[in-house]
Amino acid sequence: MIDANVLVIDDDDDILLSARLFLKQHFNQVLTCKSPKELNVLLSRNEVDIVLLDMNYQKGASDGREGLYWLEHILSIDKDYVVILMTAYGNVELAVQAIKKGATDFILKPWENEKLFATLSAASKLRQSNKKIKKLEKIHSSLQKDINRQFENIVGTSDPIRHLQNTLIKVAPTDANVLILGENGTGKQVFAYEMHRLSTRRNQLFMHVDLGSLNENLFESELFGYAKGAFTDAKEDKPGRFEMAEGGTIFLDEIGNLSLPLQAKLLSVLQNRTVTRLGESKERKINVRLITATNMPLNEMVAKGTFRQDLLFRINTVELLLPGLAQRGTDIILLASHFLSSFAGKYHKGILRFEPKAETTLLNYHWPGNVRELQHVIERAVIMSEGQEIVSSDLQLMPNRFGGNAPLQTDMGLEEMEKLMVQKAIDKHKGNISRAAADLGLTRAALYRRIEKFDL
Ligand SMILES: Nc1ncnc2c1ncn2[C@@H]1O[C@H](COP(=O)(O)OP(=O)(O)OP(=O)(O)O)[C@@H](O)[C@H]1O
Repeated sequence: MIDANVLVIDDDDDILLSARLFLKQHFNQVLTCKSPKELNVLLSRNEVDIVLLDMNYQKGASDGREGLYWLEHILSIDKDYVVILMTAYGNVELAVQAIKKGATDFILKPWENEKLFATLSAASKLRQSNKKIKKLEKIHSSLQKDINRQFENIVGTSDPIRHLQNTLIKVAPTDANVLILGENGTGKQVFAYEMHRLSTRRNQLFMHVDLGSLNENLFESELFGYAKGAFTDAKEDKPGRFEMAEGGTIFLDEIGNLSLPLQAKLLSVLQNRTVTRLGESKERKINVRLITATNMPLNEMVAKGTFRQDLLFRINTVELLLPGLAQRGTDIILLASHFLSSFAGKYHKGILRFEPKAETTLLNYHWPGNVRELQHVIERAVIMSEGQEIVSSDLQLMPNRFGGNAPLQTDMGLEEMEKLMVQKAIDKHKGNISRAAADLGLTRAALYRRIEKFDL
């Protein structure tokens, strides 16, 4: 029994009866009707997969025009209906016309039961795969939305960020290859995604590949895919990331970490715009937008011979250089407030703002880990804070002139050194005062006095 519902429309009662008697033996449900005028009601009340439609209804009509009209009508309700037309012998031209208009197949009247069954069972397979594709498309688009939700919008209004955003707007709609340079945590991935979001490929996949995590063996199978049997574990054919990103954007992160042999392989794919799966010889065309990023000095690496100049030229049609967070002025406060509201929500804390001194501390710090470090600092502060405000000591930051984690400097005053040591001990013990005091050889009370004195 085939799991499909068939609707037969013909003005001839005998045909309806014989179709019903035969098809009932093979299909889930068989509906019949004499006039296509009943179509709307029937299709809205029943789950119909296949429509078997006669071409002529009015007395004496034989040109099939009615059939073509109703075919279009059915497909306008849902273009995925599978419609099979019944036509008289010698009317092949009409059948061709119908197929052009979207009919799946046609069958000659009077039919042979075997032929009718073969046509309808092929049609039901088509209908099943259409349904599957529709379902997968829905899953794909909701997964895509979930993936996109993970990305932050770019926060920042400082001159360098505004300038970069203008460049993004100009470059995103083109298919130009873009290289994003910047220290760790400056937001290279955020900018890469924004480029995708502003491009015409926005509804397709944004595929992030961390090249730094792919060793020599994995590189080709991950990026280019493989055929079944290409190596011991290749149990089935698998497309690579380039193929999977078809129509979308591929973001190759940490491109500066690629070895010279892998650089050569990547270059050849970018030049030919084709990939060949491991274990195959067939070349497959790729249509992806390329964005790359690194925190490494590619120009210096070219001079030293550790990065191929021809690969650099291929990837850097447009170059974006992201400034370190310390160069972004009051963006630090904008970003901090943005993270504050998101972590306050996450940890169910009613914290609303930074006290002014905390803002000064944020502005004075040198942010070696850039935006990512700021994000962690604010998360920790939200967890540690007790009131409605984040105070400076919640941030657990050394002001800039102490050089963060730098060793003690000899030009520091005694007081500064003492403050630094107290702060370090508190950091080391993650705010546990008893342990920090023990480490410093102080009583808890003595440590509290110093915390108050230094306003930590
Ligand atoms: N301008 C920004 N606005 C909002 N969030 C940002 C911004 N820049 C960075 N972030 C956030 O900071 C974190 C680090 O950003 P991202 O991963 O894009 O940096 P990266 O330069 O790619 O880092 P790495 O070089 O270590 O891979 C992320 O959580 C990101 O959402």
